[in-house]
Amino acid sequence: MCTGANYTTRDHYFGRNLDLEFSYNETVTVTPRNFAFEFRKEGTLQTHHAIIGMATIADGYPLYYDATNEKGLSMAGLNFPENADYKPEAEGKTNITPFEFIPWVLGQFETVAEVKVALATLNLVKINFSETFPLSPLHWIISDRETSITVESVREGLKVYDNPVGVLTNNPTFDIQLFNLNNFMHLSKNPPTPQFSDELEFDVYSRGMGAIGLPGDLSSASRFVKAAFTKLNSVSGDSESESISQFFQILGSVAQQRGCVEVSPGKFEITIYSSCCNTDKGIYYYTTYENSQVTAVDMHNEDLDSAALADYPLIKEQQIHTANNRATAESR
Ligand SMILES: C[C@H](CCC(=O)NCCS(=O)(=O)O)[C@H]1CC[C@H]2[C@@H]3[C@H](O)C[C@@H]4C[C@H](O)CC[C@]4(C)[C@H]3C[C@H](O)[C@]12C
Repeated sequence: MCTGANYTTRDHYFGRNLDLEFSYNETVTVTPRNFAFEFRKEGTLQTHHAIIGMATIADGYPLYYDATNEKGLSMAGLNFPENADYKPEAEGKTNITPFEFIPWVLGQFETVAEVKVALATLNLVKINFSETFPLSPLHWIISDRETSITVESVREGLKVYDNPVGVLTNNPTFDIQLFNLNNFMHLSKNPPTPQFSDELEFDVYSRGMGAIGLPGDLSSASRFVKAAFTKLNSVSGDSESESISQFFQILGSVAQQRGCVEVSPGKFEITIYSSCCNTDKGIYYYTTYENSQVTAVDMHNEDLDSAALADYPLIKEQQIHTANNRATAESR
């Protein structure tokens, strides 16, 4: 399970939780403008927008999970098992494989509106990256500062949904996730006013009772509602520190703790990393399951005109700042 979201204060932010029981050795990867993307069916994109995000590098190719380009457009792939359906090559269409989808979008476009036009002729073609990395069943959230869409390649074809919530989780299909919010329209950040019956007296005995009924389990449908409620009611200052802290809090509201979701005997899904990219500044922040200190990689500290990938292994161990040491304690 995974959750992706965006958030706007003074700057715009985009990120996700990656929830899984193992890792593919992902690194924060910067693809500069002159790294040639050789598409399997659509020739080579020799120069393009620079991209920063989380990727597994395989045979020198950045297999992105979530990323942002230098124009502020962002995209993330999330699991979509049983529903994702990729197609044979189709004449007259733009045939892009799912593992090329993020580079193809972020390499060329600046806004969701531009992407929507290009999606009209897109065919997500069923070609594996390699034997080691066959295709994954995914769907995607694509966001700029103003708008988000969800893209799903299903049995009936390619579906593009407006995503007014700016959140994506996993199954079921996005239209059902959105419809399901109707069941929670009564939830509120404010204390409830009794409507149950005039014949009884009610006591608002605790803070937070306006949102009783907000799902707290880790299923995909529940995380969608929880993340939507948390994000859409979010209040924060607009400094970088306040914004990214609030963004990590939104993701934290749907994070997975080891032990709560067993996927096979003794194997538990956890939030391997949470990311938050400042899409205006091209700074990719992340935390990992065991490292709650925020680590940053700034794309503009790289040579963006180069042709070589730059990648930064995740710092996964807890970084503990000890506030006192023997010298300061003894000097007191
Ligand atoms: C499994 C990941 C999504 C996390 C998630 O939603 N897990 C939940 C499981 S479930 O719904 O509850 O079943 C996805 C997100 C991005 C994916 C990776 C990226 O697409 C990049 C490459 C693409 C290759 O084709 C396969 C390996 C891979 C390295 C992918 C492995 C895996 O499918 C990833 C890591």
